[in-house]
Amino acid sequence: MRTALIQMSVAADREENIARACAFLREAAARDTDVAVLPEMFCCPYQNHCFRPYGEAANGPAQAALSALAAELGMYVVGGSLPELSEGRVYNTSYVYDRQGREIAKHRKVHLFDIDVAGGQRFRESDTLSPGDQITTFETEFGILGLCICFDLRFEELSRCMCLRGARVIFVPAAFNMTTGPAHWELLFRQRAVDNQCFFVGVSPARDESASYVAYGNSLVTDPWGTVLCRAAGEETILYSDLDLSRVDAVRHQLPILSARRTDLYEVREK
Ligand SMILES: NC(=O)CC(=O)C(=O)O
Repeated sequence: MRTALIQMSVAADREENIARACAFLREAAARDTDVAVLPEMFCCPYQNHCFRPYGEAANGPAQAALSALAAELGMYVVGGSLPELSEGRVYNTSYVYDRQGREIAKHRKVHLFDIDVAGGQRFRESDTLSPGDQITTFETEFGILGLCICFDLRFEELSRCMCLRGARVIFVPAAFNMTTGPAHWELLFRQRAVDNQCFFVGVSPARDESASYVAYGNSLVTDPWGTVLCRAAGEETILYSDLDLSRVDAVRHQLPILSARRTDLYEVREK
């Protein structure tokens, strides 16, 4: 499964961002990509005061553009995330389109990013955003795949639930920052991959030192052994990674963690 990680710059102009994402998607399709992944808030600066004005309702312009392009290019598109407007609320939402342009998954960020690190990053998504209440997986010809957004990655139960549903690859549009990124980004992706013995694909916006929220970049893929298969730096780029999904079965067979769980003693289960 060829995956393209589109680590794009996010500008102040929403239409420019959508056009930029589309140009990158075309570039990825020209390299025979099966699944192209955009970053968290790919068409909106990551700032609380931007989320509502940059937001769109169901079938809004960014969603329409991604769906049309997925159909035209015959490629799955994991549409990063964008501010979704629904019933007066704003959600941080990721849409997935199949090769026919059909919306096959929609994930609203479940864990809102509210942190206040002494001398470092402060952010309160809950000032403007509402949380989702669903765990998101979807079916493809590659099997079941999972989806969560950025801060969701920190909550191991969520990844485990997707894994127990059968997800072999978990996509994570994300925007860590210059406080938490160097400390936790790679660690978390490797840890989730080793724990669940599946692939994790993290895609960030490119770093913009002049932005009020500076994204870490470092988009990456970790495999079921915890190896980092590819990793960007801060710049705008596309990374390509061919995921050999048979590695999931091989690692689970050789190191039987999931099957050796003592579910008579403890359990992670969906509500
Ligand atoms: N931006 C996020 O949602 C999460 C993040 O930056 C972190 O967990 O660190």
